[in-house]
Amino acid sequence: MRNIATRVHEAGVRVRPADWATVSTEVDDQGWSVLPKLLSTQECDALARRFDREEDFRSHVVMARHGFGRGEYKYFAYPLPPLVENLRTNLYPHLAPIANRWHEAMGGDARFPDDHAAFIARCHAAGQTRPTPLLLQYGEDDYNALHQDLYGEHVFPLQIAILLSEPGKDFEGGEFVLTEQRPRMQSRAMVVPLSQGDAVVFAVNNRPVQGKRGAYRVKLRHGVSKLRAGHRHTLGIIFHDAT
Ligand SMILES: O=C(O)CCC(=O)C(=O)O
Ligand SMILES: [Fe+2]
Repeated sequence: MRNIATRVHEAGVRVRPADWATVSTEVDDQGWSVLPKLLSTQECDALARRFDREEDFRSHVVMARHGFGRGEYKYFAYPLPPLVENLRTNLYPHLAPIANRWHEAMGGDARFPDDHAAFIARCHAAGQTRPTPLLLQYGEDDYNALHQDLYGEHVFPLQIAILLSEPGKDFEGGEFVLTEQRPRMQSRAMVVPLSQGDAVVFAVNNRPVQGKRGAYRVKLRHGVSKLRAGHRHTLGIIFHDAT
């Protein structure tokens, strides 16, 4: 367990000890990092149960209908549930310095404010007004095809997914995977080891890699391998809103 205290919040939400320096190093080195036990079992179970509360959501996507894989997801409506709102607001300031460093290294123009409300105001002014936090639900044989969550011109370059189910108990298979497409090289795959309540922080699209002659960009995609059995739920936290 990592050792920085970032305790918090109004609605009893704890962003548990997380070593943000380690997160920063790991996302620079490999494009992802795990925050162990960000949510308790009870918080995970309560969030997963929300999947059936139609009134909490603005839209429902049946993935097979769009060629996205097999399974379902739902985007929360505003106002977000307090736990989701707290996570989005309180994780963002730890990620904004990494996002700014990445944009600087990659020659990207955008810089990100310290405060999530200021970034969301920018999204909303550009017509990206629809909330993007989502709940995903998978059953046996379901999977999530490799994709990127880009919903408009304004893109915050890191996002978070929290596994709400317990591997080996609630489901088998269903691993969180990332691929990294490297210029003039073959792509590589990464499997992220997650337990219930763990969060993975990962690159939405491009990230910089330090080469011998300066930084170059690699492109990441994420997805979920096929479930062999059981049910799996995830909470996705994307920091930009959608058009
Ligand atoms: O279910 C997963 O682990 C993947 C979730 C996902 O694609 C997302 O949160 O954007
Ligand atoms: Fe996604």
